[in-house]
Amino acid sequence: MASSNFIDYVKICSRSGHGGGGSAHLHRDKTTAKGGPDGGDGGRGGHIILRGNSQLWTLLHLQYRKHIIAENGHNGGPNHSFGAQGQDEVLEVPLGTIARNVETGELMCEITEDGQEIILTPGGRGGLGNAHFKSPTNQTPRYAQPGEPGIEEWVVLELKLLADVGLVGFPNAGKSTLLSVVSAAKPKIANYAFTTLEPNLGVVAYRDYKSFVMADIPGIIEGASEGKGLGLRFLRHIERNSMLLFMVSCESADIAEEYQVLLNELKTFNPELLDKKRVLAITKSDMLDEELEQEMRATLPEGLPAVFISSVTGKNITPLKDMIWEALNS
Ligand SMILES: Nc1nc2c(ncn2[C@@H]2O[C@H](COP(=O)(O)OP(=O)(O)OP(=O)(O)O)[C@@H](O)[C@H]2O)c(=O)[nH]1
Repeated sequence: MASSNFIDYVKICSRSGHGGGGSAHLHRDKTTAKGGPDGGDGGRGGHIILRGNSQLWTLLHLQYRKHIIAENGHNGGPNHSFGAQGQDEVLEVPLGTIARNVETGELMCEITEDGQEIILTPGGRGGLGNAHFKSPTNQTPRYAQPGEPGIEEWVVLELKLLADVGLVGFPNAGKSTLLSVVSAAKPKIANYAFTTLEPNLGVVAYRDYKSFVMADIPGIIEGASEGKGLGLRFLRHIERNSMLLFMVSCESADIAEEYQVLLNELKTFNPELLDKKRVLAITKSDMLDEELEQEMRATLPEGLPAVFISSVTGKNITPLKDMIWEALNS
């Protein structure tokens, strides 16, 4: 996947269908010269619908579809026949897509689940046929409602940072370096409204053309959950990641302790983050000899898969990807 394949922002003109007009027909047949009203209702205009698709990672497929237009509803007809509904236009979007009205800046909706459908721009209602307007004083109404017009609006679709794997570690743990080593693409991230620094996102190619998205969330510092430093803002981003890769440098005086501090930060911010699968990578292990590594191994926190890696020499990078893949798919 090339970096140009990552599109996280598109502006579209979303136009729903007009409702079909109701019919003002009066019943006529061989035996009835002047029958009652039998005009059917018009059909609803097509909606523009967003549908979540967990297999999509970008908005690329919408980049050249500036105008999204749903079909108009059909008019009602004689003999109470209803006009057909205009066909809805469904746009498949990645999870984490938010839609904003360009003019007002208003947040219209957010797609968070696979298969979730939200009407972005509703189609116009169909008009009622004259059959509805029959009354004791007017047995043969000759009017029917027109269909409601559709809506045309400019909408921005934006992909919030979203990743399979969130990197969690103190500054200098080696997060950016790992990302640059494992990722096939280094997409440019748009400036999100809620951040000033750009989190780094990479698409990691895995065996058999599979891939996952890894996000380097700029360094969490101790006390981040209390609002110190920039940490808090970035913690928000990892709420969505489906697993967390903890990264602690082998230079750390106490790996288990450092891991615990990171864990506490996450917990204070949002305890649900602890429900995510975790893997621990001890970084820069090219600086260790075999003996030292053995010693450290005995001090690692229990209960989570851990691996000594080096982004510089490539040591254990493939086993790390395997562990991540397993955590994502178990
Ligand atoms: N020896 C060695 N050095 C590494 C390795 N990975 C990263 N480094 C060095 O560690 C330093 C920090 O690495 P970064 O990747 O920038 O760390 P980071 O976690 O992204 O840091 P922030 O962006 O500040 O959060 C750099 O000087 C890297 O060259 C490694 O595998 N081995």
